[in-house]
Amino acid sequence: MSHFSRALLTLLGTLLLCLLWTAGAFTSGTILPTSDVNSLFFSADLALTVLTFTLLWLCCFAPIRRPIAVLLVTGSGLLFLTVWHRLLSNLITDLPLSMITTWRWLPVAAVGLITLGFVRLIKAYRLSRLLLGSYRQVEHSLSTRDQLTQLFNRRYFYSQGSELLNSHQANQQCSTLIMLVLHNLADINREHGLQAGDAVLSELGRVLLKNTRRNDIAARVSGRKLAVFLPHTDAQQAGPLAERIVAMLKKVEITNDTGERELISLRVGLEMQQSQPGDSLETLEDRNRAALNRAA
Ligand SMILES: Nc1nc2c(ncn2[C@@H]2O[C@H](COP(=O)(O)OP(=O)(O)OP(=O)(O)O)[C@@H](O)[C@H]2O)c(=O)[nH]1
Repeated sequence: MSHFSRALLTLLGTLLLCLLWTAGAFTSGTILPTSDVNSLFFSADLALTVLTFTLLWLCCFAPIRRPIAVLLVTGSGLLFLTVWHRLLSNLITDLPLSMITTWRWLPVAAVGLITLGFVRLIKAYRLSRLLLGSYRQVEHSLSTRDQLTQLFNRRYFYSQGSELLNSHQANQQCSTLIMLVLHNLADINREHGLQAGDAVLSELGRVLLKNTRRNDIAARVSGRKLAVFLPHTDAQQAGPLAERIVAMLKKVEITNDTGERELISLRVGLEMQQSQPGDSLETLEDRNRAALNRAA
């Protein structure tokens, strides 16, 4: 049964119960003359009845999980029936089941169920917000980061890096692009296994992420090439970072395919280029690649 049909059936069932109850009340009770009806109380109870019915209607049709919906619908249904009974007691005396109006536990239980339902609803809402937040984070990471090194991917590097470079060029500020190539990655794969090659790449990523600033863009631009775009930084300022990276990347300890710890020597080439007026990120990268090829 669909959610809509279930909600409609619940509402119709409740209304039928009210109708039977009212018919029973009018046949077995004593109808008060109009002059004895307190119109103020009657109007207040009528407003309450409409309010509780609206609450019941909302709870029935709200797209919420079944256990929470059961709590809210039961609570608001009981509340509605209690208020309906109160409304009838304005018109009829000697109502059947008149103890309902005196049984305080019924509205208390109804309000309790509704409160419990709302508390669970708020918790479920918070949880879903949390899940949605982490889902978005994962989605963002998958679309912008290289999953092996956790560095930004080539697409992000070009879109963000170009934007930053252009805005700094417009303000006559220079930026620097550092490029690294892991010359012996193929040898590492051959001698120690692909898992070792992956571990080395991920260690490289860790070192770059640890040593760069929030606004820098450290990325994996191809299989064995990494880049760090340093906005608003000249080559002289970038020098210490480049030296630090080279020093840290002479040897790395990794776990090989057989699960043993192993110290691996790296052959890392590093070049950097400071942007000149009119440079694009591609021209900066080309100059770096050429320098890396010459040095290899
Ligand atoms: N373990 C491992 N090795 C990789 C990975 N990506 C590339 N390699 C190895 O690195 C070597 C060079 O890979 P390429 O994809 O050609 O790297 P590149 O940066 O494009 O290098 P160039 O072709 O010189 O520009 C190959 O032997 C690959 O097997 C990787 O994700 N993991």
